[in-house]
Amino acid sequence: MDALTFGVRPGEPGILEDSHIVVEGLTKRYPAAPEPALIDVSLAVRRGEIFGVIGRSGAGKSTLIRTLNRLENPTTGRVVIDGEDIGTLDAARLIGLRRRVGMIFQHFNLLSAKTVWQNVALPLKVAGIERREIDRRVGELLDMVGLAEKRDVYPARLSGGQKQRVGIARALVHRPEVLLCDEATSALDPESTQAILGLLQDINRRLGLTIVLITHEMEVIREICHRVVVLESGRVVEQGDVWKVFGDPQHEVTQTLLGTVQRSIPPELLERLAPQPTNPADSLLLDLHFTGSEGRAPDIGLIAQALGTRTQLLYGGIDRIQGRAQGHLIVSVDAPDAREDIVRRAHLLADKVRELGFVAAGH
Ligand SMILES: Nc1ncnc2c1ncn2[C@@H]1O[C@H](COP(=O)(O)OP(=O)(O)OP(=O)(O)O)[C@@H](O)[C@H]1O
Repeated sequence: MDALTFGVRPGEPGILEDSHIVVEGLTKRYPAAPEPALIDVSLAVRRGEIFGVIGRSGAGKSTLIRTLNRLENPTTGRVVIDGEDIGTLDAARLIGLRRRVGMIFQHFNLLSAKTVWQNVALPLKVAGIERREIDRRVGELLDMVGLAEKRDVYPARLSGGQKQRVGIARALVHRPEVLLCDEATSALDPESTQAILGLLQDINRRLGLTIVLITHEMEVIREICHRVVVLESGRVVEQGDVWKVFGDPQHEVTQTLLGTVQRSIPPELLERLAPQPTNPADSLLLDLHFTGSEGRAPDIGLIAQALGTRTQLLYGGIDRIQGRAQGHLIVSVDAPDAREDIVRRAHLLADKVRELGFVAAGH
């Protein structure tokens, strides 16, 4: 893979200057596995950003995130955090690294025989921090995650969302600079997911924490990530700002993960689509795609003005991601004899235009 494609240009000032984590040419082979889990992966995570990793099951997401705190060691390549190659750390400095890089898990990994307070305090106790300082830090963190009142409760009596809050508090006890999140909301209901995402965003902003998260939930990426990388069979296939990747996914895997517009067209309409008009009164269906790149707004008034007053909106799926409007509008337009002219005008309104076909009038 060409590292330049993915914004990692070793030695070039600027790109790497604000990089917090740099992954260079990482390959990981598990002894028993026929195929490598990661193949020549290069990427850079900027300081203070929320960086998402997506990919199909088995793509290598967990392996990648686990190399960032050396829960896994790469076969070749390296991980550099804050300018330090973490592969060179001895045992003592590895402990330091694990304190600078906190981690939360899908199934929370709490100790069931310990209370909320004890779970959060444990890493500090192990580190030999004095009692008064432990009390202060744990108190502060439980306040921050909204669990002060649950300090003496055991995990079994907490909801999933509350357990993850404990996980987050525990991951922050050593005041890390990086937080790794391994499917942190996958076991949660939608309401708790929203609350945890809000908390992660709050931590990212307030503490300036760099967050790397893996998820199979595209909504999570859309809601809180700044940039995203897409893995497939251990390789990086796409990477960039979330609004760009989600607005105009280039790779087939990304398109599949995000769902294509074809799936958004009502199936009964899809069944009646014909490649050519069968009747002069048939309507042309256009997919107007707003990628967010030109800052164009999907203005229905303008669209009707430009394409004709008999324009009908059949499907609207517009989102705002990182402040940019993007998504698809599917419209039907009369007068297919003026097809080329209509398509030319549509190109002035949307970033991409696709002719889907024709449907009989009165659809
Ligand atoms: N300890 C291991 N030993 C052997 N093979 C492994 C090990 N861990 C992962 N693998 C293999 O490496 C590949 C990548 O796995 P990984 O768990 O990193 O993918 P993933 O994208 O996180 O998948 P999922 O979304 O299903 O968790 C898979 O083929 C997996 O079977």
